[in-house]
Amino acid sequence: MTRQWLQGVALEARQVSAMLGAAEVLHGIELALAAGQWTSIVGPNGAGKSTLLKVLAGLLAHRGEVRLHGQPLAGLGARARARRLAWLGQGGAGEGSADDLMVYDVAMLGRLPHQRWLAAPGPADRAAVEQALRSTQAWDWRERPLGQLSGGERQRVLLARALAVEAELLLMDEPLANLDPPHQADWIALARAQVRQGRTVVSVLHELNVALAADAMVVMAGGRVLHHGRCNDPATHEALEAVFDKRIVVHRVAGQWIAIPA
Ligand SMILES: Nc1ncnc2c1ncn2[C@@H]1O[C@H](COP(=O)(O)OP(=O)(O)OP(=O)(O)O)[C@@H](O)[C@H]1O
Repeated sequence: MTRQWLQGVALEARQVSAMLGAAEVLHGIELALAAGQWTSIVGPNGAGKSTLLKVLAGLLAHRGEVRLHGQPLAGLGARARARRLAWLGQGGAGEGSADDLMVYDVAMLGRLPHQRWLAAPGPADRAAVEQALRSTQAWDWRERPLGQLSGGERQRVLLARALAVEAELLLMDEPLANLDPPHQADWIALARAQVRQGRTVVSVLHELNVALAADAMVVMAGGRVLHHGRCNDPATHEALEAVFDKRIVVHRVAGQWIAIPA
């Protein structure tokens, strides 16, 4: 499903299906995500967005194939994959065991794929962690335990951990969870900055106005991709309105596409 506007493909799903428990929740997904762009994945609750993102990150068993720049993802070693694909999970789920760790050390976990076994972090690791923590305004908490932070503060630390990987691809599941409006705006600027540096950003988002600020949008429902197009394409707006039962309408306001209640 390579499209004309795709300059290069970073991640590709070929006939991907996935089971959760006894249920098939992704059905024959065919998708090619543009390299060096920001793609948002949207759709109603239960559409399969998080499941698709996990499959694309190589975190969930599936049928079919995922390719990273044309190479089968399954053929990459775990470390190589972790260096190339940074992951920010939903609401920091599964991060409970990190609660006692200092914020600085949590962000340093993002450098593990770059470090030799049991080796101390080097100057490049420390520089990447400082830059990442500063970019999410989390540097001032570096000596605080993660467990003592608010939901939004914690999210910014986990975002810094993902940025510290300095991976070519950033996959983020609801990265705006718990972020206040200024930090949501900062997140958009961050995503854009990553793209300017040549990286690829893929984010599952419920905030449609933020999702519409991306370069491209994947609209999902019922475990299938219903539409994949540019965020400024009227066909994308139609698909978005349709998947939410025409309860929203997309308008151009002050130079931006926004979704408002119909
Ligand atoms: N363990 C499980 N067993 C069976 N079905 C599951 C299991 N976990 C999730 N599901 C189902 O899989 C489907 C896809 O879930 P997924 O979390 O990918 O959706 P989503 O689009 O990310 O939803 P949301 O917007 O609510 O986060 C849902 O219908 C969900 O009920």
